[in-house]
Amino acid sequence: MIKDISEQVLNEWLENVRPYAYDGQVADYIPALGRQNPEDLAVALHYLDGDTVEAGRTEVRFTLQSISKVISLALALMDNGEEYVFDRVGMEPTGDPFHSIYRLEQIPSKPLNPMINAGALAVTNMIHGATPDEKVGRLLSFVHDLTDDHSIGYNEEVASSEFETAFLNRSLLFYMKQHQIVTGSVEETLDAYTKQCAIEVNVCQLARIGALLANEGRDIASGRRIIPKHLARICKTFMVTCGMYDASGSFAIKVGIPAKSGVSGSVLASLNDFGGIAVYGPSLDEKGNSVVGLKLLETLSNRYDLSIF
Ligand SMILES: NC(=O)CC[C@H](N)C(=O)O
Repeated sequence: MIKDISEQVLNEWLENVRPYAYDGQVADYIPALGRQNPEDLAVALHYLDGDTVEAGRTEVRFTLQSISKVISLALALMDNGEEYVFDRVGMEPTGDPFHSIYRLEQIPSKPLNPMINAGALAVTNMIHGATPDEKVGRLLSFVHDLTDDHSIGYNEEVASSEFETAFLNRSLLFYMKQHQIVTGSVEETLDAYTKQCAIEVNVCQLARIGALLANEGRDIASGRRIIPKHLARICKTFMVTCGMYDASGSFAIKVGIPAKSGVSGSVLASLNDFGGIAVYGPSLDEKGNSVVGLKLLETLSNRYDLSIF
């Protein structure tokens, strides 16, 4: 296992990529996200033996946004089984933006994968729970298990800011309701989804989730199984093929680490035989990926030959 990345080296790399923080733009289509500070940069590593290394503003909390799609997928698979989930959501990557509605017009009208918004909304719809709050409560206790941290909650301001402005996501849900991919109330599913996306963590908690996925679904400290091994593998495979939206191909070539990004500017990466890596840098490129996150992961991967390919 590669373990010679010191805090000093990590700090240097973070400073080296800092200028990129001004290359992109903070997401503002969710108004509350527009208030993030592009200078808040942080990175954390969580090795398989439990050791951690961190640099930057690691105390800053951010919302998971699309990273939550990996977590909701794992829970929906545990709730319903693979057959049920993949009857309704596909397994193929798409070259379209994450919020695209275009493919839903094709027959069969089924979202191509669980990492685009349409697929993720369908996945949230499948999570067991009679009400949105019950679904979100179950998701939160799952996140508590994944991080061994019961203080984690969701940011109400970000959740309601997205709920009030999520017209595209509402449209995706109405399309899927017409085609019986989702059931029940569109507003209730959107309520659960926006709260799921607003779950708030810091890079250290996120890196621990990456390490758990690398550890085949077992908590690093206790060895407790939280996600069945074959489901952890499915999650990591989707991270490779679809995790960075329509930049997943170039990311696989340049970095080659299973990773999932979110429009808050965070990236969760998980590498078997290494552990978890989390980066936060709110400035995004045109595809919605953290500019600093991409640069830092590229540096790490090249310097330590981390690509899985
Ligand atoms: N790419 C993302 O992080 C998107 C998540 C966001 N909550 C949305 O649905 O638009």
